[in-house]
Amino acid sequence: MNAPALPAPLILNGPGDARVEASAFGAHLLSWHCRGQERLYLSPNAGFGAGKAIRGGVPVIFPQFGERGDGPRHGFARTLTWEAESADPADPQAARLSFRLADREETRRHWPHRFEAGLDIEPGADRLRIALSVRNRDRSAFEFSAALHTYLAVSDIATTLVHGLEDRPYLDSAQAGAACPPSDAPVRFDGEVDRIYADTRRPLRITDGEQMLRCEAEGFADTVVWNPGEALAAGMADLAPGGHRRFVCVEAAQVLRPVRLEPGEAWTGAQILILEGSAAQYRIGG
Ligand SMILES: O=P(O)(O)OC[C@H]1O[C@H](O)[C@H](O)[C@@H](O)[C@@H]1O
Repeated sequence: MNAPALPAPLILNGPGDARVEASAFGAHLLSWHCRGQERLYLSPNAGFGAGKAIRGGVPVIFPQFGERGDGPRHGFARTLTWEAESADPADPQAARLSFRLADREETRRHWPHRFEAGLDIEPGADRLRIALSVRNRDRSAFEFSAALHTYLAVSDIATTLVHGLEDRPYLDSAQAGAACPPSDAPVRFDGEVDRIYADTRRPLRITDGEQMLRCEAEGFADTVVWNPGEALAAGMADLAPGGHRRFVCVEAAQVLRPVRLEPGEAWTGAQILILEGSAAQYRIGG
């Protein structure tokens, strides 16, 4: 039996040549075109079947990260269809795509709480803001983890560096969560990299040849950096051969200390991606 068809993606033009494309399935940002180029990686082999997370773009991770919980891996939000809210097409400066997800039988089966989540995608002339909000609609407090699992497009993972985490210790998920001291160098990728950095409230910079992207977060305390490397990628059916070379995941995350919301309270976490000039100034130490 074929999987049911997914809703058609929504497309929104922002200022300048900015353009985003998102699916209500998972409130999943599929494409961010800005300043002449696609800035996100979407696997050509991504499965678009119901129940299967899309490989690439920006998966929304909620209410659990990875296997840290009893529910579906990385939470149910990325494999449920959200409700799309209409945007004002007349004002490109206020361009926004919005999605809403409220608890329903499928969510309560995994996570017995009443909530309302929202995802807002705002493309600017040289930037993109993605904001996830969660409100407690229940009569008791609940806790959750969340992340924006952004797949940034890079021309070659071998020359990609993530700057700004040099002095931070991290948990190495590629080594069963081993606690590691600061690496004193930008993160480079010559095999599997899967790290959780705690309390990274500062701008990060991702350099890829001459391109440089600044990555900021609001509300999210942690950063996850992931690339599967060649060996793991070879076993991933939804990545094309060599596909791992074309992206780096830099995830705004709240993993190590879950968010606790009392009844009626709300939380918002955002990732802001900003295109910057030349990468040359960040070569030192790289
Ligand atoms: O394959 P997925 O369920 O989408 O997970 C993809 C990756 O997500 C995060 O970055 C985790 O830290 C990785 O351990 C995981 O492999």
